[in-house]
Amino acid sequence: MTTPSSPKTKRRATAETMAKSQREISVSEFFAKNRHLLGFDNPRKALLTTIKEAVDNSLDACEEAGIVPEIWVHVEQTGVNRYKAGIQDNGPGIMKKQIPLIFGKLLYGSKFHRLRMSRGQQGIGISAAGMYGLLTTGKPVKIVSKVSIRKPAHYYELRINTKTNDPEILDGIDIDAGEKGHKYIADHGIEWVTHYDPKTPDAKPAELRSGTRVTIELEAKYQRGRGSVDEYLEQTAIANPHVTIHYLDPENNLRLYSRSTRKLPPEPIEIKPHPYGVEVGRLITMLKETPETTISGFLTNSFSRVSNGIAKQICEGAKIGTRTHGKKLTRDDIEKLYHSIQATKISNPSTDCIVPIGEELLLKGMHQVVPAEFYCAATRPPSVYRGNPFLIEVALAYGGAVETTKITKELLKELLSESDARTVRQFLINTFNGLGADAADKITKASKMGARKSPGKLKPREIDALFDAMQNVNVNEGQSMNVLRYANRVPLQFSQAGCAITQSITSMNWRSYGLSQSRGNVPSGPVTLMVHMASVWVPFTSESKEAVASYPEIQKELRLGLQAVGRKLGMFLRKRQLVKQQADRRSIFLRYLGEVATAVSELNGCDRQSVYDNLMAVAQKKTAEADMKLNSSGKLVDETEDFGDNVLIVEKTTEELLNRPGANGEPDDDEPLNDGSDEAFDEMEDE
Ligand SMILES: Nc1ncnc2c1ncn2[C@@H]1O[C@H](COP(=O)(O)OP(=O)(O)OP(=O)(O)O)[C@@H](O)[C@H]1O
Repeated sequence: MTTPSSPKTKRRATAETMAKSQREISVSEFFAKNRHLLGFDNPRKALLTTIKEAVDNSLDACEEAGIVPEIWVHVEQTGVNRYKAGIQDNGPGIMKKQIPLIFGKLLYGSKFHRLRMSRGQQGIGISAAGMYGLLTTGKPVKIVSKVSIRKPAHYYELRINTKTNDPEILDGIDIDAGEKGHKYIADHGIEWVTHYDPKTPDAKPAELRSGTRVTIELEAKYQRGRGSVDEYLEQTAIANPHVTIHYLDPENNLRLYSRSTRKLPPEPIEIKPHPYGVEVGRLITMLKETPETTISGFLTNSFSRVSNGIAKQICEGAKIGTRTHGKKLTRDDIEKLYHSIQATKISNPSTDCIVPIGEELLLKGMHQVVPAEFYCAATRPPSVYRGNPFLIEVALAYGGAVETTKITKELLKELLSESDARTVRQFLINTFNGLGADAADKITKASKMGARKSPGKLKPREIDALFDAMQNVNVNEGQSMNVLRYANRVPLQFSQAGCAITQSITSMNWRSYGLSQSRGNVPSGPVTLMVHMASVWVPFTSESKEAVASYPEIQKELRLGLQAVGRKLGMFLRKRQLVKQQADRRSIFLRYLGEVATAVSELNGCDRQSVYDNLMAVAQKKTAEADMKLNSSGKLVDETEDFGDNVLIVEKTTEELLNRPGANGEPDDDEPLNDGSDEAFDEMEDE
């Protein structure tokens, strides 16, 4: 063995030799190596990320241009582990000279430098997807873009040069507007939807006025279930009720998510940075770059919420004259200026830079996609973290069918064959949202399947048994809360555990709202919870934008939003429990009434029917709460107490609540007469 001092030790590098290998790393080289940071860690996720980046851009562009968005998503298998994803929108299109930079250069975009809510923020998404496609298949990105119905469309094929982070154009042509152009597109096999689909069979298709289509071929895997493209599009439709998406999946199924409103969300207004969010280093750079000649001018024109009066207070606090030239400040002065800013009372930034979905649309969106009995929503007022305005919205749906009961046997067979889960239990948990481990255990047990059975190797008989169990086993209690997380209307499908939203949910005590929960876990029960964070800058934990970072201000707002819907759920569950208890009592009374009336009339000779009617009247009075009804907005009929605004209740009959036949009427023939509730009976006798 050689020691560092032994003569045989190999000579180590010197500063000179090291200098030879030291050079700049291009951003594209960095991300090509670290593709997992951008959401390309495996082929399944790569397909999702590619589609997500393009669809998010389409939505951003349409909204910015004031166009009601219509998006076409086409996924096609082109080989083993190879897919082609084409995403087209009816947005404003992209200027010809910008196309190569947008799709062939990382960190190039329009959203990074502005403070305004949008889905994209970094300027890296779509070019990274193109780079991943190029690295895994060698195929260039294809783009068609059109800015006006009268102007030619631009067609490009390009690839990114990862050494220099610059675009290389392989092909580029202008395609004439009108019929001539349509013919060219058809003859040359260029993928581009030229006309809107007719909405009615007789309607004439309308020509697409403008828009962009990007087509990327990549190494990928298509698989439905949790974290899939299908899930992303469905969740996008919930949070964006103004979009219509035409989705053609690799199995040629065309799915249409139709908009429920043509009203675009209000346009967010761009704001200047708030002084509280600016750190010393940034202040130094801003002072260097400002065209303003006085500190007062610099403060009022560079920041939001700084009036002349506030600028004067800040300068006084820092002991700097308001007319001092910014460039003359020393480091020490700037430090003082920074501390004075923090110590001065400045009002919160204006919040028209963020646009909530709103309680009404949240309820509408949830109601459309999640069948349930009770819905409520809460939009919190805006708040600020690190000078950035943000707000939290929460919507909750309780009850309704479990996802496992909603699928057909054919779809189950397909899902089983696609799955890469090792066991059927794991397949159930991974595929069906909100199906917890307990529920999966119940289903596998009922289908008499060995715990380690592989989903791909089930015999037809076993698939039948599994399907029957999925339809019939009551898994309501085994379900865990299905959490839908959103940031600026974009669904977050990964890194659940590392996200401030999940952490806030698990750290809350849901037992006080009527749900069961084991410490540190999401609560159990048939609940879907949607949480949306809207901000000018969402603090993601990584560039792949999967989870929100835990700033204390954000955690506080999350907690308040969750408590608001939790309280309403608690009220609903308590009321429902009361109705159920009283209905139970009434059914016991009813079981005895006939017998008692007969016995009494035989004993004292009075009219049996009038004894029966009297007893019935008493039973109904005693159990009046069984008739308590909630109207569709959550208000108790005939009572003043209500749930507040933005609650939606889909009425269930008492019979359904009791979940057995005849519970609210005359006794069932085959039910035992005495099930031992003497207490209730005594009470009625007293009366
Ligand atoms: N379909 C489109 N229509 C119009 N403009 C687009 C479209 N797609 C992209 N752009 C423009 O290209 C820019 C770069 O898009 P890219 O996806 O790379 O980044 P981003 O959306 O700005 O941020 P992020 O990396 O967070 O997604 C956008 O900022 C936008 O200006």
